[in-house]
Amino acid sequence: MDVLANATSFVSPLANANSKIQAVRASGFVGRIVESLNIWTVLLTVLLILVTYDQYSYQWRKHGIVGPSWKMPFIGPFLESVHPDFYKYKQKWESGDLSCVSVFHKFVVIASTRDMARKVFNSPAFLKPTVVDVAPKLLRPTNWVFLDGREHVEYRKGLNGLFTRQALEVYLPGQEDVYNRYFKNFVAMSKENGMKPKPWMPVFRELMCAVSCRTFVGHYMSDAIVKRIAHDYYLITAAMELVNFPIILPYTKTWYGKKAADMALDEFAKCAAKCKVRMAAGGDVTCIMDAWVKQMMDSEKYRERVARGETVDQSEKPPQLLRDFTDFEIAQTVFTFLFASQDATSSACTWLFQIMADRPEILDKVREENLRLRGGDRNKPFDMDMLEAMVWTRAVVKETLRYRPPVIFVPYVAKKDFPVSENYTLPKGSMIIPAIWPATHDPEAYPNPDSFEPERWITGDADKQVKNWLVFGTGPHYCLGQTYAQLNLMAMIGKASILLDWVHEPTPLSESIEVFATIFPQDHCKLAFSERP
Ligand code: HEM
Repeated sequence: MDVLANATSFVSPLANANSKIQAVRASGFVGRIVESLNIWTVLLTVLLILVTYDQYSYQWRKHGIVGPSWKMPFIGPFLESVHPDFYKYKQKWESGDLSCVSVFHKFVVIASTRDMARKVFNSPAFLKPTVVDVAPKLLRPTNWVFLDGREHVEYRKGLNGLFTRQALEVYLPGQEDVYNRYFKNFVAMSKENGMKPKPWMPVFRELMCAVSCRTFVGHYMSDAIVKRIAHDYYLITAAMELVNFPIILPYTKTWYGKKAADMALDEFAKCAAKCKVRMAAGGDVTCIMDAWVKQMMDSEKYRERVARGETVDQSEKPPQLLRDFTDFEIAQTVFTFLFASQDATSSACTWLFQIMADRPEILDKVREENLRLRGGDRNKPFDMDMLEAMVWTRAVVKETLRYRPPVIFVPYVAKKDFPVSENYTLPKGSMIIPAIWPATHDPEAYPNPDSFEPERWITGDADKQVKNWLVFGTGPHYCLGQTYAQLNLMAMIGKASILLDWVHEPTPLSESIEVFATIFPQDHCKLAFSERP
């Protein structure tokens, strides 16, 4: 009967399936869950899984080192990274040799001790420098600073010739010229302001940009463009947060930063085109761009002679054979010099003027030395021999850089798992940031580290602490401009000491530190300048 019924009645397979589902839905625990499913519960479940994964991944990468016991879901301390607080960083350095945070998807370890920091700087097989997220967009991904290993070493070799003693000497008159102009402006601006001290940090930033541009591209760039780059450079620094939103959205900080960077690149490319024409016509070297283009031209001439079958004496072979670089490639590289120097030198310059104003007895020694080395003629231009003979001025610059190291951290990223210590291995892809401040404030290397004592550089004690001198990094990426930067700061403060008087209006924030890529006094250093009688 049943068989017959089944055979004679038509039952739709779909209907059949539906009724089976109904049957499953209606019965059992799973059925009840499936029945209660809706879009919100699905979303909530996915969210819970992601939060758990985010938390688990943080705990797994952190295991064994100091750091918050849990991570704010997904974003972590993102807001803190947007508004960096020096004193929170300091707490981190003091919390342990290795400590960590996780912002968005980035896991970041901070290496606080001198030896840990040195290990980071000196482990190129495991680590490479990584500038903040937005940097490849500003500098362009093809920029040399993103090269690694052999390629980086080779490229850098081609730039070394631009920073030798002989090369640096050639750039000095340009720097002297900028200081003469700006110091006159300092006096005029203070007079206009009724000699009332006002924050001078923005003016110092412009001064440093002008000195850099003159050193890098000589007279190929007009003063108006230098001012514009100095002004817009704020937007570049402001865009440089540790972690940014991955896409550049219009009217955001990164958008303004990119526009400013594009403008600077464009201007440097125009300079390169002018430089090539001038150098081809036999122009003399007055700036870094000239020196570089001349090396390219000398290399080309050498290659042509060899190709013609001439026997060229080794002494005529350029020290470094360079290929030709396009205007845009030259612009990209010169832009990295500005990028590396602008914030750091502005920070050092601001602290230097503030510290000297607050310690007139030390400034007097700098002044005495600078007058003496000029044979009493304060208008005598500086030269390399004079700068190298400065003992006090050098000590003051060195101590400023130790006491207030402009760059407090340099982010590196792990190319593969990196055994930082016996107990901790940094997982591939994570960031590690060697801290510089603890090394320059180590009481064993520099007794009384929170006191400004240039004498330690005169006795030679501080110079012996080579391992702690991490102000310019160390290892394969150590600062290319370190000699230039220090000589330039010496030339500046030495010249200022004999031409200018300046008063500092201390405020409760003068000794507090603000982090704006590098470090500055929180009140931005309130000064007024007058001409020295
Ligand atoms: C007081 C001023 C300066 C300070 C404190 C400073 C500090 C630093 C530090 C800490 C690094 C990273 C080093 C590392 O990873 O081991 C660096 C790299 C660099 N600096 Fe400086 N710097 C200063 C001025 C300059 C100037 C004036 C220039 C250019 C003319 C310059 C060009 C560079 C370049 C090109 C790099 C990257 C080198 C590479 O990756 O091979 N810096 N600097």
